[in-house]
Amino acid sequence: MTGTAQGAAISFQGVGKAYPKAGGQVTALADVTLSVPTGSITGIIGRSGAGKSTLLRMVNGLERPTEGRVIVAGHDVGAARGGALRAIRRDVGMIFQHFNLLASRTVRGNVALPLEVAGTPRAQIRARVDQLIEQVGLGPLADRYPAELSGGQKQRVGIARALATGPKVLLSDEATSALDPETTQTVLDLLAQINRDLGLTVLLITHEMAVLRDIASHMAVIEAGRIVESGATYDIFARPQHATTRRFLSGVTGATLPAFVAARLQAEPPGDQVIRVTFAGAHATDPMLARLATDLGISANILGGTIEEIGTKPFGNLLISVPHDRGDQARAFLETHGLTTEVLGHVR
Ligand SMILES: Nc1ncnc2c1ncn2[C@@H]1O[C@H](COP(=O)(O)OP(=O)(O)OP(=O)(O)O)[C@@H](O)[C@H]1O
Repeated sequence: MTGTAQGAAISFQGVGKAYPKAGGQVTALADVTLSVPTGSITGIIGRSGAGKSTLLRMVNGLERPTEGRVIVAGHDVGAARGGALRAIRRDVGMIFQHFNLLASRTVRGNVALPLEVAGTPRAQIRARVDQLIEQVGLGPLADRYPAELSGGQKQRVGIARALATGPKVLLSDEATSALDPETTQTVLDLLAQINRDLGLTVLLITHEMAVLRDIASHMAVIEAGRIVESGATYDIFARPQHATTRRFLSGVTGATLPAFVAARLQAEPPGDQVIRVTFAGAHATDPMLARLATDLGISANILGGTIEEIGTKPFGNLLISVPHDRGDQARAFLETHGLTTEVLGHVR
């Protein structure tokens, strides 16, 4: 993801947003330049208050930028009014953390709503709604009310409703945050399938790195209203550049220190330096650790490690310790050979 808009379904160009508040203003976004590639699943991760919702809501014109432009499918959303804005909104579906279903309407009635608003003829609505309900796997539940559905089923209704007008872009506002891990997985699988089958661009916001690992091809990290890192998810997992990204990653990429090591970890020497080595490719570290010993005479202790997949590509973390006076040399050697390293502390 870059600042260029070519091949982009959504392009944020120097976007800023200030909200008025008593005696001044709150800067929610500053100088955001980001392209969401057409057909991608792109995730924005950030802590509470970082500006994720504000960014997402600009894509369908629920918020307008106070600086810069947001271009969706070639249209400047911030400048659009009336019919032009309604046309853009038909191209942009949205799903929500708390589903936002109408309690008084059945599954069928909820999914039909955007089509009714768009003035679609009744006969067409019926056929389209049934097809959408099948598509999200809710066929037998079409006449149930939201109160009679599980969280995962409610989110499927939300997805069917969001797809009703045949959008080009689907926005997801923490759509799995209220769901248990197993249900989260089934909803993420459904989003990935829709992305594949319909070629729909998905832009999602989350505070969970696992969501990005599981379905996002591209991602951006937002902090205090600014994008601090963006690119292909695999590249960022393999070589995170920003401290905030590393913090998010440490929770999800396994490779936690064994308790007996963690309990003894100190910020400063003496003791062995504990290093996290991140690598792409299942066996990338094998020869490197051997060569640390043969080329530099440094023997590393292995403290823990994991290998997992992002997309279809393996990605791993290894926790090692080396004598602290050789730590810098060991890390320089590993970095020179394309691995990413991070000092976690020292242990006696
Ligand atoms: N309507 C508003 N009026 C004033 N300030 C707002 C408004 N909406 C958001 N803000 C402020 O803008 C900043 C960014 O908020 P935003 O909701 O975009 O963050 P977020 O990353 O989505 O947070 P969360 O994950 O908690 O939803 C925050 O400081 C917030 O208090």
